Amino acid sequence: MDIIYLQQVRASTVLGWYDWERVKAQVVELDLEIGLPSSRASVSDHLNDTIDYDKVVTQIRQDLAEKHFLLLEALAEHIAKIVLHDFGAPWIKVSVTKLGILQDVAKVGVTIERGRRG
Ligand SMILES: Nc1nc2c(c(=O)[nH]1)N=C([C@H](O)[C@@H](O)CO)CN2
Repeated sequence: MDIIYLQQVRASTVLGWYDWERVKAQVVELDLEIGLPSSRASVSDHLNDTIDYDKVVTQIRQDLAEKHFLLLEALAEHIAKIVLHDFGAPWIKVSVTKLGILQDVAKVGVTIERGRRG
């Protein structure tokens, strides 16, 4: 399976289990591995034959700006659904990272995989 990867994508969303966290949006970091439905683009050299990663990032950023989540797990699930359903990816691995939320911990996050890796 061919894979598109996106690393350290910054996006803003309202996120957190505690009320004080949800007062305003916070920046999260996203790492995505997106399975492609086919390897056609590597032969055709045409953007229509693959998933446009530019559009993926734009849609995720727009979507997260309008939503709120309690847990990183729910945020990761939401991102996976967007990419699987709206972009037709057969498989995705999503990591969502909070930056500097815990004392003396630089990053904390979750990784999920959804769909079937061919
Ligand atoms: N497994 C998780 N544990 C925790 C989460 C989470 O999203 N997933 N979130 C929190 C709080 O929101 C934390 O970021 C601030 O105390 C705690 N544990």
